[in-house]
Amino acid sequence: MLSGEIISVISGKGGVGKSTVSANLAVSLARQGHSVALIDFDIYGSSIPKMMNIGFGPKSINNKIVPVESHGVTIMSMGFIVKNNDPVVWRGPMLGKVVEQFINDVIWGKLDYVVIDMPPGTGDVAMDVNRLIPSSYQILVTTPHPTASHVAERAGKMATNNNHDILGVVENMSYFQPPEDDTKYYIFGKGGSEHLALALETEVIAKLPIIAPKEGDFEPSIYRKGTLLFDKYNELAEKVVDLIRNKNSRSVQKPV
Ligand SMILES: Nc1ncnc2c1ncn2[C@@H]1O[C@H](COP(=O)(O)OP(=O)(O)OP(=O)(O)O)[C@@H](O)[C@H]1O
Repeated sequence: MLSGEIISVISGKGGVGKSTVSANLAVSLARQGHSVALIDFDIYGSSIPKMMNIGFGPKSINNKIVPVESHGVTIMSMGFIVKNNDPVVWRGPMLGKVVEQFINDVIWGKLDYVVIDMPPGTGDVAMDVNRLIPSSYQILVTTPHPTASHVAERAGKMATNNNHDILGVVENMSYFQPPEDDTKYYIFGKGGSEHLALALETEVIAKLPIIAPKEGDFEPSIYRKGTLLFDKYNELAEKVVDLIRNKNSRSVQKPV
């Protein structure tokens, strides 16, 4: 059974960096001493095993699943079920069974945080997974491009309709800054995440730059100490912990 605070990472569309944010947030939380699980429900483009450098699936003991561990995080991924990148047509009951199995049949141990990489968008699968996870804190990932943030607004609204509480917006691929100069280049435009945060009555909790992959920066996708994104994810993890703590203390104080 899952314990701890559930943080689901959602996006309006694919390719904005949702899985990268999920993986790096989970690793940063673990580096800060928390016990963390990462669950990858992105059935369309499960990339967590590759990002976390996992070459094997989970084992089972007495009909229970032992999750895989990497970078100090315990992991279950749709990629462990869908082998060789095969296309799969997921139907509600089948998906429900897998979600239930990941939640109930895995030996998770005691957890502080569970980061969930959700399927992108507002289609049937995203809706089903949202429904199957009773409640969570949600982080919305977008690029600054107005189209991406407009589509993300729909995903955010779907989340709040389903008893999920939005923690904030992460603007990924915010700008590019060449190492040798201080100028920031806003390649995908500006203002998309602020617009989105306003529409969803939340805040922008991180702006992450575009970093061209170069040898040594990625492991293959987890940012190493000494890189700008390592620091940015560290700050994001601290902010997430604070926001959840504040929200929890406010809900305890709520009059009945
Ligand atoms: N800040 C960044 N700078 C440079 N490249 C990035 C950044 N964030 C993500 N990427 C790259 O962009 C690509 C898409 O990222 P990712 O797979 O995390 O997106 P996604 O939203 O989860 O997509 P999907 O839902 O389709 O799986 C990957 O190749 C990833 O390495």
